[in-house]
Amino acid sequence: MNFYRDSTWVLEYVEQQEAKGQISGSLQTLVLQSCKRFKLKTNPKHIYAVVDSCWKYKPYLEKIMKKSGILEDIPKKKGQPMYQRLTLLLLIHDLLLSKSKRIQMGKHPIKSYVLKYKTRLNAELVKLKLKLKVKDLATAVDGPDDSESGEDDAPPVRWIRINPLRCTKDKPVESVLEELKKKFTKRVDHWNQIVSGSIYYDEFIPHLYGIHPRDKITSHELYKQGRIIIQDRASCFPAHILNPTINDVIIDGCAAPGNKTTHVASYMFGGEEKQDISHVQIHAFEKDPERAKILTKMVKIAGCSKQIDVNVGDFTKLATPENFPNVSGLILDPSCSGSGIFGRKYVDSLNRQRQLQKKQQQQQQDEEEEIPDEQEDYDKKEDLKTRLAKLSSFQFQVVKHAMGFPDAKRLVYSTCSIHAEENERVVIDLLLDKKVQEAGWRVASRDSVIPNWPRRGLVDEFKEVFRDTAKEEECERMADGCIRALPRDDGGIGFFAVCFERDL
Ligand SMILES: C[S@@+](CC[C@H](N)C(=O)[O-])C[C@H]1O[C@@H](n2cnc3c(N)ncnc32)[C@H](O)[C@@H]1O
Repeated sequence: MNFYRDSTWVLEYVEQQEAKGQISGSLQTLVLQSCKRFKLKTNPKHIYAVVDSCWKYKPYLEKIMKKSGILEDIPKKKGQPMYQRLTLLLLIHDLLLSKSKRIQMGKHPIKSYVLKYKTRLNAELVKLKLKLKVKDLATAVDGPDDSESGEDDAPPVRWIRINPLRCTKDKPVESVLEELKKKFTKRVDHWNQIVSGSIYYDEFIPHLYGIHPRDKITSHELYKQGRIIIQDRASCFPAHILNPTINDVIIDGCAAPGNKTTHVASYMFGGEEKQDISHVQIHAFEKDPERAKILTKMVKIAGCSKQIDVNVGDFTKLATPENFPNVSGLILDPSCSGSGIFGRKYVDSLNRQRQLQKKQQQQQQDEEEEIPDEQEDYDKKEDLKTRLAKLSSFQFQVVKHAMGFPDAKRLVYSTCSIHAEENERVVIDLLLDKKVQEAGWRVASRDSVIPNWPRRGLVDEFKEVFRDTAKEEECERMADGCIRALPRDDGGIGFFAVCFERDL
């Protein structure tokens, strides 16, 4: 039972993080984080295996549970249901979808309760498969022939950057590259040619390299010494776009775990002529105390503790323009839906599921049984809409606050979301805001925002709003100023970045 209890906590944590839009890493990272946080004794690898699979099949398992009636009959103790929904989901997952098709525990009342429903659960699974026209649910989730194509949900490349802050005259950046070349002997011309043992030199971000995700790097001395840092390519875009110098004072408003903060520091203090700066020039804010601890650790490993102060609390309250009058640039990477990171397959499977459901519903329009599913589909869409509306309003507030610093000339806003609601539409809402207009902020043009990156913002989003007030070229200029990256297709996570600038 301990295994299911621990896995329930982790699954609950993942669910909460997703609801709060605080998914800022892979599912694996989240699982490991929560295992540590709850001091769980169960092997995290085992928990990850079951949580990963449950998360993938969750929409289907919930449907099966609902239709089987298992949730309506849960015995109660002092008026409260004795078994949690997510524990039941985990047990049902193992019973219906695991290799052994068995619940992995001895005699226990919850096991007996689930087994009482075994026939109905199996019947609902069969009905669902028929409805989705698939042999097994894996096809519905992963798509047909996926196993043959060998594609999985892991990132296609592991990106590592050399950290100049940990390099010295005696051991310069070049010496780190020489070390890397010993392990990764073959240089390839494109990230999609990467195989185990090879290395790709990125064309967009200085000192960034792609290696095969299966090649272990975390046990390498360079990694342990903080000379190389694992960071997705798209996540390196904001610091590169901001391009701060040693004379800047920067705020990172949503900083943990600190990848972008330390990357910003590398632009400011990692130049050839390193100066011994021992005063703070980067102010990092993080409202989650646990994540702030990780941020502090990362800053230390990266070798920039003297130049970065970590402030624990809400950026929009703690960082007032009066307290930071000389801030010249900001990085804003607030919590988002994480739809660019959180398993492309998961997003694809949801879309595929919706399409299949729609098709099915059309075919069976007249059957009364389908009406509740239509309602369910509608509810899910509404849920996503409500969530995105909440997130985008928060993102808007964070960036608008950042735009109030009197000396700020350039700020970069980014998300790891694929949804226009959190990306172009937040940009548009800001441009429509009177105070933002009065302060003189505009979208920076492509020429200062990684011009050679081919995938840009969605121009139709701008045209839809500004059609009457702005010329077509201005809409194109603004969309061109934005950067997008698609999950997997562009060699990493899904991402969005935009730079605002003004003349002072
Ligand atoms: C997407 S993550 C940032 C990732 C980070 N920029 C990096 O590259 O490593 C968003 C972070 O913002 C924090 N956050 C959200 N709202 C905040 C606020 N109002 N003030 C400060 N931090 C906030 C969240 O707790 C979370 O750690």
